[in-house]
Amino acid sequence: MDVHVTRSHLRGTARAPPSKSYTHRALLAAGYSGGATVESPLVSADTRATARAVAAFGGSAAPAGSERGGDRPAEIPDDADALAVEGFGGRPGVPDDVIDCANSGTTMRLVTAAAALADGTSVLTGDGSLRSRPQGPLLDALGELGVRAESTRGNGQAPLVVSGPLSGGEVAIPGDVSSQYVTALLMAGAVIDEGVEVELTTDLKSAPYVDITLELLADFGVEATPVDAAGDPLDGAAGAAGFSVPGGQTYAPSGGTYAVPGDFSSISYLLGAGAVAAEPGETVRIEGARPSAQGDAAIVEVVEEMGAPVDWDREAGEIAVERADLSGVTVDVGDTPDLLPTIAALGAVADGDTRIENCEHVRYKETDRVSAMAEELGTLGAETTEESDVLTVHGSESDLAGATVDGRGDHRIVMALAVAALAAEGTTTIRGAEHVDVSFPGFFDAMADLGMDVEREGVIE
Ligand SMILES: O=C(O)C1=C[C@@H](OP(=O)(O)O)[C@@H](O)[C@H](O)C1
Ligand SMILES: C=C(OP(=O)(O)O)C(=O)O
Repeated sequence: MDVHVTRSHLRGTARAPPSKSYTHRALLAAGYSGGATVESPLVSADTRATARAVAAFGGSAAPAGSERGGDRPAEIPDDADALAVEGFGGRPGVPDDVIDCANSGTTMRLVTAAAALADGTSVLTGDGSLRSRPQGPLLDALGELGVRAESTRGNGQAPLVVSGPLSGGEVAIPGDVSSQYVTALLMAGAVIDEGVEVELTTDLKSAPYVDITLELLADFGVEATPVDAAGDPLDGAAGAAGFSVPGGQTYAPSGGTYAVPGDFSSISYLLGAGAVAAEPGETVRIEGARPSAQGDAAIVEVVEEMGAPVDWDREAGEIAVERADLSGVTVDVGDTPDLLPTIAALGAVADGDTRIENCEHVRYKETDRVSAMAEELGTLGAETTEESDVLTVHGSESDLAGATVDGRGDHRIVMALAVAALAAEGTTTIRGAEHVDVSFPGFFDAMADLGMDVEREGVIE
């Protein structure tokens, strides 16, 4: 689907969608448990893939209060505000069919390690983007733990074939490709007798995502600990040399329910849009912004540092932002890879250089987001310099002019380009806009409600 965005002013209130990262983990953790209710889940293409995997292992996820009909779990409606998850009895069963992880890296990594617990063979695949992303380090780690875990093409990419069962022990893994490998090993390691000791062979990138895992595991009554090089416990994943998860644990959220917080990666587009295009004298307000372990809350500081007035009432979970003439900044995205597209778009609107450092791992996402943003912002008239782990955007608002840009089949590229389009002269056409369905299905509705001048082909506005 093409969308056409014309420079416009915004005002009013938007609600952040629930967190994709917490929803994936909560659905799988509930699958490991004897059953739990996941409140305010994100219902999106990616989290549906995780729900399908839970069903493939013998559990189910269906709207709370609905009847479960036949053998097949009910399709999850877009507006489900709570999901009742039936567990798969501690250990996943062997799936009847191939597990389709669609576009979701989180699903593929977390479900690969879960599949390794089953006493039989599971096959996982995904769309063309997911089948080009790296899985090798996780397959090697599972191999060290006694599992036959293979890429059918022998290139470390899906389709994957995993034959369990997994036995525990010590395993070494790099931390600079994806933190999701660590999350996967911790979630699976908790239920095997021996547990798992993970040793990192490089520094950990995207460390706050492991903090999200640790926070969620604690909420499900499961203990896992980051450790330093001497094996002493640390408070969080930053700077960890490894992780330790004792075996034989049981997943059970207190009171049988788990509530998902708002998503700060999604908030970054709303906040960025407000900073770029709020009507003079007006604010854009964002609800659902309570603090959690999400590293992407750093977007609040980035936008403030670029010069936009931001007021974050943490207790109320509300952020208000005003438009300003933005200035370039230097940001390290080692912990916050998903912010790169948003910061690059803001950098294109700002005056001066925005230097986005430590971004090599951002190339292993749904697309190579470093190149994608450099090229697509270039089409809108921004100059950029790309190095292997640094993207510099040489910003100047006056240079941006509407054009046809490609969302690259990547939800975050689409949403970031929509933010840039708010400041570009004339109209910008974004190709493949339907991909917002992966993490923020209501994105263009929320933007239209705020006043974005947006036309969606096939949608009556
Ligand atoms: O664990 C998670 O929920 C995620 C971890 C990050 O990936 P990497 O750890 O691969 O950088 C992030 O980019 C992704 O959107 C979600
Ligand atoms: C990279 C992302 O997710 P995943 O790794 O789950 O595909 C993302 O949402 O930006």
